[in-house]
Amino acid sequence: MSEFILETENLTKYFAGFTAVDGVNLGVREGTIHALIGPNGAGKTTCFNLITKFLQPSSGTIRYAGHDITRSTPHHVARDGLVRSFQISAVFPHLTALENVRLALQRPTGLSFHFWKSSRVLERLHERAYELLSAVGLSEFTDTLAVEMPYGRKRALEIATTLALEPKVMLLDEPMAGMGHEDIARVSDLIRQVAQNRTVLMVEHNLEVVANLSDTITVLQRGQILAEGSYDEVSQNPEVREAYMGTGDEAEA
Ligand SMILES: Nc1ncnc2c1ncn2[C@@H]1O[C@H](COP(=O)(O)OP(=O)(O)OP(=O)(O)O)[C@@H](O)[C@H]1O
Repeated sequence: MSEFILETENLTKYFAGFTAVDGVNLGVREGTIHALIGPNGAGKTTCFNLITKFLQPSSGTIRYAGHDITRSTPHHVARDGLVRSFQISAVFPHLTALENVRLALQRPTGLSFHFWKSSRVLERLHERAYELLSAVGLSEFTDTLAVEMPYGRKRALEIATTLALEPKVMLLDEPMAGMGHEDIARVSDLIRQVAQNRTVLMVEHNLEVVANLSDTITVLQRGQILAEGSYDEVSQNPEVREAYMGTGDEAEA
């Protein structure tokens, strides 16, 4: 058994003659928060899309929990616990926070509609939805329509709907995008909390967030891994400083 819950070997993706991801060997350890960073166009999103099966690799392999998932579908890998956080648009704006979470809870079972008519099951579903809302600090927003929630709270709701699928590995695509300081602090706490009993892999541009949250950071550049390690290690790496963070003191940018 590998020491990694998720790993890629020589992962490669060509787009019409252009190599967006080029022989990437990524290893994500169970129970860690792992960040994928790099300049614009480095291949982070493509890597993410390959791992979550939204794109098929041109070559290479992806293994999750000891299984080769290179040819799996997003649905299959999600069912097995490798779950990508929904984009914010996938939260239904005109449903309440509670309804959004309940809907997410109903999704993975594949059980018939009639099953949900059983009052005992509905009660249990309700209970779990409340638990999840409370876990992400949204108890007071239970009956608020998603469209009326502040941006940072919407992202928390998105995380709650992802947690409903009981991920073992949660993939977050720029969780802090578009957020102000207060929301960043709140969502950072939330990520740390949800990572206590699962693995998190995230693409994130905000280096302060990456420094605060990540156990391991992989730096991509032009589709290849440039460096990997703790924040201290990668931020000291001269190649990283030159290629990504700038050479001088602006490394904290
Ligand atoms: N569907 C596609 N067709 C052609 N080229 C693509 C496609 N998707 C991505 N690319 C190219 O692959 C390269 C890597 O893009 P990708 O979006 O993975 O980078 P990124 O590191 O996520 O960048 P950013 O930080 O800007 O989101 C870019 O040059 C991009 O233009």
